[in-house]
Amino acid sequence: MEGNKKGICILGSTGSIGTQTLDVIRANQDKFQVQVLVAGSNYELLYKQAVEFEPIAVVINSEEGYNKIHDPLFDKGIKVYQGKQAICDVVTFPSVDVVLTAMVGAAGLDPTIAAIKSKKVIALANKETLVVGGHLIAELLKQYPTPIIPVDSEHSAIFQCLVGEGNNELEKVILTASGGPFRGKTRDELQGVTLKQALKHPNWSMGAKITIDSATMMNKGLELIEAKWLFSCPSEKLEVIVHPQSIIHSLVQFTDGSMKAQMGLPDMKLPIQYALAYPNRISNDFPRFNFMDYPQLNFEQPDLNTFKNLQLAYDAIEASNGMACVLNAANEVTVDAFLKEKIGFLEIGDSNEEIMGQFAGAKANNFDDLFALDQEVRMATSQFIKTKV
Ligand SMILES: NC(=O)C1=CN([C@@H]2O[C@H](COP(=O)(O)OP(=O)(O)OC[C@H]3O[C@@H](n4cnc5c(N)ncnc54)[C@H](OP(=O)(O)O)[C@@H]3O)[C@@H](O)[C@H]2O)C=CC1
Ligand SMILES: CC(=O)[C@@H](O)[C@H](O)COP(=O)(O)O
Ligand SMILES: [Mn+2]
Repeated sequence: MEGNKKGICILGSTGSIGTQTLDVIRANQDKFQVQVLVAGSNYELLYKQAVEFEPIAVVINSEEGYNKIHDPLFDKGIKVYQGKQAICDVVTFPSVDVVLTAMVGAAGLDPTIAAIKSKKVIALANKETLVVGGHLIAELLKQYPTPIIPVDSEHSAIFQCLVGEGNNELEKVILTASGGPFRGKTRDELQGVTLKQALKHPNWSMGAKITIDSATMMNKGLELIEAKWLFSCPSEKLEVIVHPQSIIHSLVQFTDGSMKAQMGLPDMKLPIQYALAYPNRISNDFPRFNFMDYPQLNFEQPDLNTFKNLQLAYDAIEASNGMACVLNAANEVTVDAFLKEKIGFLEIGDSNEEIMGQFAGAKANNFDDLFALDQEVRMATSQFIKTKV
């Protein structure tokens, strides 16, 4: 947008990342101006956000939400739209400079494609976008070059470690994992774990889907695939190390053996602010890390047998170009079923494995194939789950 302020569109403004993004913007109103807010169904919060931040438009996915907020916001001069196509349209508004993608799941892919085609800077929180369509997004970016600034804490850490390194070759990219609430547990011990236990992440307060992904370590699997595409990093250079304190957010190692890490307290506002302000840094009053509060930082190997989703992600990276889409779609359905208490915790990974087997060799050479594959896998996974309950 004109002037010194960056115009921001937030996809998923009512969620964990979305609300923290608005916290960052609230504290930096001389630098950022909200142009567009997009939400799924939480119309009450979206309404409040719109009244406070005065965007030019909001989009809500649900029809009920649209009917509730259209007239009162229209009266305040704020346009209100509904539905998937509207989300893809608003990201292209000329006054939008940065699109922060914080919708959950593969639903974030389509608007991100529209934003890339419109050459917007992408502040990427929605990791599923690159998991599902990384190979096609990489091609799209050749045609429509635009910066993708990671928001995911590990990828923000890696990105920050790479600033100033030019073409210096990487030997390894090391993603840290908290290990989640069930770190160190055996498969037997995981048999009867509850939804409440799985939703209790040791270090981060996040949306329900990613919190379950952290508990199954699918989150780290998705992040491996995300890292592959963000940093053009082959799978043999990608490693995961369990670091229960989530203080070191990730590391890189160069071919001279030197390692760089980015560290700090677990607080998503920092990577969000970094992505919005990039290439600048903004001073803030976020709580600071104190070494004396953490006299020990620990590291462990991940247990790929118990947390099989992480192994499945490694497998998907090596398989055909549709397999990451298969894994993601299956996982979205199984996690949703677990959140609705229709299946047990271990059935998430077991079902994902079964579905990957059913779709062995799946390919997606263009976006139409990809969306069709995504739908097909969702149906197959729902069917499979029905046979189990
Ligand atoms: N939370 C975190 O700390 C981190 C999150 N991420 C990633 O960021 C993304 C968002 O995570 P998080 O904020 O935790 O998730 P939440 O569940 O808290 O929020 C999801 C947001 O997406 C919106 N939404 C969902 N479906 C649709 C749809 N079809 N159309 C429009 N909006 C939709 C929701 O709207 P509504 O609530 O109104 O229905 C909500 O605003 C995920 O991809 C996650 O993996 C990455 C790193 C850290
Ligand atoms: C905050 C963030 O980036 C999450 O993706 C976090 O990393 C989840 O923690 P796990 O390491 O437990 O997956
Ligand atoms: Mn992360």
